[in-house]
Amino acid sequence: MVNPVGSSKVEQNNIKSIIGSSYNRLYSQFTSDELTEVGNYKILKQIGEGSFGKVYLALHRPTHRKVCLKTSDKNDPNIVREVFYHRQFDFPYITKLYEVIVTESKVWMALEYCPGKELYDHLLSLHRISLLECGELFAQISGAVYYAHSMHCVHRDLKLENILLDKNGNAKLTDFGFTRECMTKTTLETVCGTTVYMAPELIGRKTYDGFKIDTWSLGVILYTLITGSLPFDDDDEAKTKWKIVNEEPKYDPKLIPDDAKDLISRLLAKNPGERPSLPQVLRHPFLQPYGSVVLDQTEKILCRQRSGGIQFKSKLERRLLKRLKQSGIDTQAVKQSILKRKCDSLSGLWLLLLAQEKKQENCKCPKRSRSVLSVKKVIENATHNDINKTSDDILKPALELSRATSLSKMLNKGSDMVTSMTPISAKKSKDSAKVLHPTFSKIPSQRAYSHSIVNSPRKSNNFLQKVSSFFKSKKNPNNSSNSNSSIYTGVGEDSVASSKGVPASGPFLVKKTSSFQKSRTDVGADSSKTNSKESLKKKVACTIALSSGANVALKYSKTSGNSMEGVKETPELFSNEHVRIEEPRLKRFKSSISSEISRTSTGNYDSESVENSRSISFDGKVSPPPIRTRPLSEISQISNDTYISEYSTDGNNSSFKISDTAKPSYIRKGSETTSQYSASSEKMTNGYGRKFVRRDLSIISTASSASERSSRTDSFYDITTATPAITTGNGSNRNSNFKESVLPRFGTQRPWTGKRTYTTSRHGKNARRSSKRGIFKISSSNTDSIIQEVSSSEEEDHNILYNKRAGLPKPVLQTKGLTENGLDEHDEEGDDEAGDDEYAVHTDGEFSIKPQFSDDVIDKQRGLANVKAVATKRSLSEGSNWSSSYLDSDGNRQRVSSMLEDDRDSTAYAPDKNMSGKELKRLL
Ligand SMILES: Nc1ncnc2c1ncn2[C@@H]1O[C@H](COP(=O)(O)OP(=O)(O)OP(=O)(O)O)[C@@H](O)[C@H]1O
Repeated sequence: MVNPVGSSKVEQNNIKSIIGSSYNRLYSQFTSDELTEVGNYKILKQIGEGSFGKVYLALHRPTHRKVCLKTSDKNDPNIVREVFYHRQFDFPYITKLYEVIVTESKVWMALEYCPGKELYDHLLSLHRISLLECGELFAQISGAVYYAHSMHCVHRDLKLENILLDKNGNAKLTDFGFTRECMTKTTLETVCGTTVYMAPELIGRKTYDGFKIDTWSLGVILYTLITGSLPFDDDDEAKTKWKIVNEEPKYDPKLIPDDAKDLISRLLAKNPGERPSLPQVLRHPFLQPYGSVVLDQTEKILCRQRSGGIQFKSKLERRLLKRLKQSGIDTQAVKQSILKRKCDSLSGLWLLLLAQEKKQENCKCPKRSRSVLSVKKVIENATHNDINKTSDDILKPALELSRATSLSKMLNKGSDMVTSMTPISAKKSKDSAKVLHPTFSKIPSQRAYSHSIVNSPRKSNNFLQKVSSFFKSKKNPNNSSNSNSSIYTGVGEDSVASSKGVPASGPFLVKKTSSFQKSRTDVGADSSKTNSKESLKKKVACTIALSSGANVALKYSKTSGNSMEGVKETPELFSNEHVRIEEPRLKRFKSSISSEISRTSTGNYDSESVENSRSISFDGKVSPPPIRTRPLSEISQISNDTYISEYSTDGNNSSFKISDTAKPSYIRKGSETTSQYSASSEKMTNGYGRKFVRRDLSIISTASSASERSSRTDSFYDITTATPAITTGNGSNRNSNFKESVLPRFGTQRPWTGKRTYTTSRHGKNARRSSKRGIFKISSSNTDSIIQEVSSSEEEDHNILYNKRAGLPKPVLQTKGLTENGLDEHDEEGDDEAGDDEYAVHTDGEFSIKPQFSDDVIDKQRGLANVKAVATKRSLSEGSNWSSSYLDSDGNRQRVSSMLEDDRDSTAYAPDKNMSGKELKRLL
């Protein structure tokens, strides 16, 4: 029987079953707990896990580029700090931050994907790394640290685990969770980092120079890279600390050549003042030739970035802009997004497109590259197929060629764009290592290259068209047929993509890792090599010996300039061949942060002091004081400066007083977040592994640094907010046409506003209680705005609190919150965007429109009849206290303290809805 449209029943059934299965797929996608998409990113698989969230390999759909999606709970006290600083860095040896997506409970960072994983794992797999590779990697790491320092930022958690390797084996510094700026204050107090990498002054709980503690950690890294074990380490953490303060590391001459020893001992000078500057480090003979090259490149990059306007000037960028424009993308918005470091979807799109373009340009290129590749091929074949054929006769000319090529490339690199000095160039110089040292580090590059070709069928030249159509389809949800088909196709494609993508990336990673490790294996590191390999090694070692004999080991002098005269090599270099290989004493260490060791007001000690006090005091004489365990979790129990200030962004130990109330980070909804909510995890090292101490998270977001202040001019608030497509599909986004996962959100002007729901968790109760007590905070501080999202309880309590006055201030967590609270600076400022910025720039401290006092203080404030608005602020300097002012009904500014002294009858105060931004500024 044939139906009216001419289909047979069989065909109809087929169609039905196709629709049915598509429908079911979509349904299961909606209802699945497993996340498959975030913003423009399709999650492929989990590749790691941090303390506060998982790390995924993901695909940026518009460009089909792989990224790393690092997720973090919003109650991770370091996430704001991490994003805040990380987004400022644009450097080849620092992982690039493409985009930040804020969902209900999480922050997602789309980062440059580094398939080489951590340097820690790399070292662990090799036991030890060849000296040349050490030199190269260490030069890159030092370059990254020098760059960050030049941006007035200190990392404070430099360690092997925080250095990743990209597909070319280049080092990429990452994890800026403990970073802070040092422009305003170079002497810091907050103790943070990972014990074995901590400088003695940190261990001794002295105030410290942030730059110098990074330099120390670099010394630990270099020592560990060369020897495979840590310079100061003991099973007992207290002993480790004692060693750091009192002992010199052991320098085994078989492992550590003189120039390396010289550098390490300078880096590990107990007196911070004696540690070298980073340019001195990079010029050190041990790091040549890489050090000087990296130094030059870094300085050029810094110079150009400081002079401003480096973006969108290069040919490639201009071409890309043109093509984007032709594809109908608002290029002005793209530019703004990049220039303001918004880290939104447009930033992500631009940066990834740029990376794509660069890659294609590199691929197009140059005979020179091809010759390098063919050289690699020769080596690879020779190495893998017939080791005996790979004599130095074959190796040497080939490697010399590639080395010359890469070095000249490195040296001739223009610094027009950061990207012009892609790590690849530096990596090519690694070829030189093969001349001098029998590692085969080019092989993985070759593999990676081939892989990218093989696995990139989609990387056609018309990818911009795809991008364009991708966004068009996103932008046109009303086109029902398209929309439907795109949904169905999307689901279908998803499955195809995952069946292609996941396995494609899976084996790639696995294979890559193993080849990577194999290729990087130190000659001396594996005693079970075949005879043929041994003979190869001997031959290459002979070559090295000959060549090293011709080279005079360069002696380091403090005044030495660029030491490019020759490639450092010492006889010890290949003595690795003969040394007994021990298992490295390497353990994975977790970072910690804590404040002063001083006894707290409640007589407790912070967790580190607990650790300290176990056995040995630093002078070895004084026995530790008795320990009382710090009270955990409950907000009400947090009543000492030390404890709270541990999460101060910058060591503002005294920033928060006992009377400071909990911050809105407590006011959060959802079981997912509340589980870690009132008791955050402090990362600590116990010497063996991870030890988490549940800690209070009260001070997540005290934006108090100058760079934060200056960056308030950036639209941090414009960071993409999205929920996964699934959530979106469930209709959770009601407020905007373009919300959530439909990205990019062109011209997003009004970012995220917290959602409110109700929670019955105990944290929710805390939150409610806090709200009732008036701790609701609306801050113009960008950092607050990102994480201090939501409170179900807020709404309830604010209703109670604010209904007494006209208008309920919404918890809008951004500068525009002022507008939403009737503090409409734009009315007066005119320009919407300028208003934001100016407001932020002129903000001299943190402030909120509600003071943050302890419950009893707040109770006292209730019933104050003549309060028009209240503001709380503190200065940006460390150790400053909160102070509050209010405008009385006559518009006079009064100090809240006097108000409290008067102990007048108070009513709950709320910001006057009619109060303008200017008035608030005056108040502050
Ligand atoms: N850009 C990246 N590319 C590839 N893998 C990554 C990347 N970033 C992180 N990872 C992987 O995820 C793991 C956890 O990431 P990361 O250490 O940054 O998280 P974290 O929360 O900062 O952890 P920690 O508690 O150690 O500080 C890393 O060990 C690494 O293997």
